[in-house]
Amino acid sequence: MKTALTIAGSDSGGGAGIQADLKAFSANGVFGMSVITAVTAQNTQEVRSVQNIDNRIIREQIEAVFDDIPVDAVKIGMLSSPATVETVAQALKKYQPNQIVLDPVMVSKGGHHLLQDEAIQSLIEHMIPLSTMITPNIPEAEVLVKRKIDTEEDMLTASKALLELGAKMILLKGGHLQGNPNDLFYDGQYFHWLHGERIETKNTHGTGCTLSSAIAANLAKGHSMFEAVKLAKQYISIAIKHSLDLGHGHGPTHHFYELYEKANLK
Ligand SMILES: Nc1ncnc2c1ncn2[C@@H]1O[C@H](COP(=O)(O)OP(=O)(O)O)[C@@H](O)[C@H]1O
Ligand SMILES: Cc1ncc(COP(=O)(O)O)c(N)n1
Repeated sequence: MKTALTIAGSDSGGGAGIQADLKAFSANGVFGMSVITAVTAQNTQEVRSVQNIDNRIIREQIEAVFDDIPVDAVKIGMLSSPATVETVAQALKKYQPNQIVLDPVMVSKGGHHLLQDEAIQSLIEHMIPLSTMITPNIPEAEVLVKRKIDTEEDMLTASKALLELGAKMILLKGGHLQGNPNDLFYDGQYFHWLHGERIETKNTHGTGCTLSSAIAANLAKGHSMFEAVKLAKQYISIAIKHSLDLGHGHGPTHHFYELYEKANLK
C-alpha cells in the first residue's frame, strides 16, 4: 500500500489539520501517518488556544517515520513558528522525499493566526524551495507575493511570482474570490484552470487541508501532478457538497468513501 505523511497541527474539532488530512488519506486509498507540530484547542467556531510542540519531538517524529517506513508523499500544513519551519525543513532536507505538498496555512477561518508573522520569512526561505507543490489560498498568496489579488487575471500574475519563490509547481486556490471557485495550476510552462461550482454552504472548515492531502495521496499513488490536482479538486468538491452541519460555526467536509467510489475518482 502506498503511504502519505502529514506534518501539521491537530484540530480537536476534527475538521481541519491532522484529522482532516488522515481522513482524506484514507478516503483516497493511502496509508496515513502524522507528525504533529502544534495542538490547537479548536471547534467549528474558533481556535481557543495553541500549544506548539517541542522542536526535538517534531524532529524525532519525522525521524521515527522515515527511518522505518517508506514515505511516498508528504503534505505539510500548520507550521506555527520560525523554529518549527526550520526544524521541519532541516529534517526533510535529510530524507529528501520525492513529493512535498505545502499548504502554507496562515490564518484559521475564524481569524486566528496559525503561523506567527515572524515565521512567514522562514517559510519563504526554508520551506517553499523544498516543495514540489504549494497550494496557497488568495489571502496567503497575497502575503507571499506582497500584492493584492482581486481577479482571475491577478491570479495569473501572482502564480508567476509564486513560482519565483522556488516551488516546482503552484496551485493557487480561488475559493476566496467572488463567483465560482476556480483554482489555477501552474507548472512553470502551462497554466490550467480547474473550474469549480460554488456550493452555498458555511461548512468549509478544513477545505484547504483536505485538498492538499488529497493531492499528496494521489501523488503517492503515482499520478502525475496535474492528474493528482484534477482528482483532488473533484474530491474536495464532493466533500464540500456533502459537508456536515456539525457545530455552530463552519462545519467540516465529509470524507465518505462510498461517495468517492460512486464518483469514480480512482
Ligand atoms: N463554496 C465552495 N464550493 C465549492 N468549492 C469550494 C468552495 N469554497 C472553496 N472551494 C474549493 O475548496 C478548495 C479550498 O478552498 P479555499 O477556500 O480557496 O482555500 P482554504 O480552505 O485554504 O482557505 C479550493 O479548491 C476551492 O476552489
Ligand atoms: C490545525 C489547523 N490546521 C489548519 C487549519 C486551516 O484550515 P483550512 O483547511 O480550513 O484552511 C486549521 N483551522 N487548523
